[in-house]
Amino acid sequence: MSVILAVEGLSVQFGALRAVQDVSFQALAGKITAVIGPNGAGKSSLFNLISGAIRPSAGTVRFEGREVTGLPPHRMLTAGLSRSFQITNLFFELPVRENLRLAAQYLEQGQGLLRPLSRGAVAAQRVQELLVQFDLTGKADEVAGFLSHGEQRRLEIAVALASRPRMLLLDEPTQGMSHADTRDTEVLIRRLARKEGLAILLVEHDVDLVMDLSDHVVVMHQGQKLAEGPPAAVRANAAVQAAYFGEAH
Ligand SMILES: Nc1ncnc2c1ncn2[C@@H]1O[C@H](COP(=O)(O)OP(=O)(O)OP(=O)(O)O)[C@@H](O)[C@H]1O
Repeated sequence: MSVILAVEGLSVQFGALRAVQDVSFQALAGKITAVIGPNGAGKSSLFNLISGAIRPSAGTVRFEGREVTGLPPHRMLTAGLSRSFQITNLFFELPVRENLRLAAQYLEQGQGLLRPLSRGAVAAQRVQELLVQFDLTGKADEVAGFLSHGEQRRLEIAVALASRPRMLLLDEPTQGMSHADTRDTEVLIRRLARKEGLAILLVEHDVDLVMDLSDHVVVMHQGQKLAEGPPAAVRANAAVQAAYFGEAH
């Protein structure tokens, strides 16, 4: 299995606070990697460093062997690395179809982003695929703001995948979801990795979900990597139990 994402010695400081300290790990192509840790452990900061939302004070991020450290999110997207935000990035006043179409415009390479939307045949085809794949066909003409919370989160993932990235970063994909929506999202994430070969990195609070879903788990604690490995090994790790499961339950 090939390494798609390699994080090496990543650090960031906010004033005196070392939110992420010298964190290294690798994610494999087509696999689900999760970052977990108690509140304030540095998960979101690590996610933001990897996705380019904030710049590291030290360390590198390599995607498919190419250094992408600190590139702004749109350049990450061009490289094939897409992210879905904890805070939604949907256009609530636009229909589902238009949200997808705007995101799929990336596929209209060389034709300019200002090209009239109706002429973007490649993007239009991608929108159709996504509507079917994400079970949103019946909602295509509804304004995104009127969708249920679960549907909005599903649409966000669809938007993040519109440009056909090879890796998807998910920040707490099931946050605020009902039990049923969480289960659906779990099935969806697994399908994207297993059937479509998408590499997925997720930051998630829900430990049971992470243990169920992930191929590889990275545990953060007080800004540092405490442990990593397959879910069962991480769960059995005494230091992890003391630092994380001990606090969480
Ligand atoms: N932009 C910022 N400026 C200052 N401090 C920050 C900033 N972002 C995060 N921090 C601090 O860095 C530490 C790590 O925060 P971070 O959000 O990365 O942790 P987390 O593991 O994602 O926590 P949570 O699970 O609560 O979201 C915390 O002490 C937080 O208060």
